Amino acid sequence: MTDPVVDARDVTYRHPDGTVAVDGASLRVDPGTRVALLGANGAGKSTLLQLLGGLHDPDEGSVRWFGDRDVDTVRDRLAVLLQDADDYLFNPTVREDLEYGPRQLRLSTAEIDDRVTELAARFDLEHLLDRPPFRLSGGEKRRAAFAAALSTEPEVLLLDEPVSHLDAQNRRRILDALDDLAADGVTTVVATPDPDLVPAVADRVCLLGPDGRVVADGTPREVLTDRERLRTAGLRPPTLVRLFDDLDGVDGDDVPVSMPEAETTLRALLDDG
Ligand SMILES: Nc1ncnc2c1ncn2[C@@H]1O[C@H](COP(=O)(O)OP(=O)(O)OP(=O)(O)O)[C@@H](O)[C@H]1O
Repeated sequence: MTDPVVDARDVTYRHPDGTVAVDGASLRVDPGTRVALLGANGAGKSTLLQLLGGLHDPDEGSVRWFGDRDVDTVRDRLAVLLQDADDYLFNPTVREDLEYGPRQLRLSTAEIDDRVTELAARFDLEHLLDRPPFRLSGGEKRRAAFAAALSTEPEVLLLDEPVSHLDAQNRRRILDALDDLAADGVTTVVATPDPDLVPAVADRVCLLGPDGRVVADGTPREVLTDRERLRTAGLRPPTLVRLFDDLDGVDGDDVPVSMPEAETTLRALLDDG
């Protein structure tokens, strides 16, 4: 059996004021998989993501990386992108923010230049490279922070709500980047409160209940069609599931959870009609 890239066992975390944000959560992430942490606001997704990224130590339980390693020995193989893009843009220019990670890895100037050029093209940042990050719009900052997170070519990418508040084009750009990363074998963990996003970013979903516990762990289909469990987690099923639940002719177990599945189901319905 291959080693998990992250293995969290019975992890509990209390914030300094005593709030229990994660309560006895276990989650094993295998290499090359795409995992969603789904939960309502306040369920503990960000805190669990930070535990998986080694940014907090658990109060109880353990988190280990790449087999049985300590996070300090693997930090340059992980990248964590939390919600506030400003946390990742702290240099005088966007270019220097993109150069920062590769410089820490002591890459050559030519390699650093190549990475910056490639990332700037991929995230439409060419015209922004010499600007100070504080002069960017919110969406531009998010693109720059995402590019900075990829600049070290991490094996595992942990992302907190990577497409929230983005317009359709920026959202597409980030989702395409996630698809490319998956094709390259990069492991991704995406925290989101949005069940509609899950099929686009994950093959496996870990559902957090309102009290910081993992209440379901399965495929998008298993978790997103479990209407009762989603309800107790404070969420509604995805739009597609609700829409097809209301349509005659589609069995409850066969409702589509993704756009490609919806297309197939609709074609079948139209053919039958
Ligand atoms: N710094 C903090 N101090 C005390 N409690 C905190 C702190 N940060 C978060 N919490 C609490 O921990 C719990 C989990 O918060 P967390 O941010 O992990 O949830 P989340 O699922 O990411 O929420 P959201 O979807 O709103 O971002 C919540 O009850 C929250 O109020």
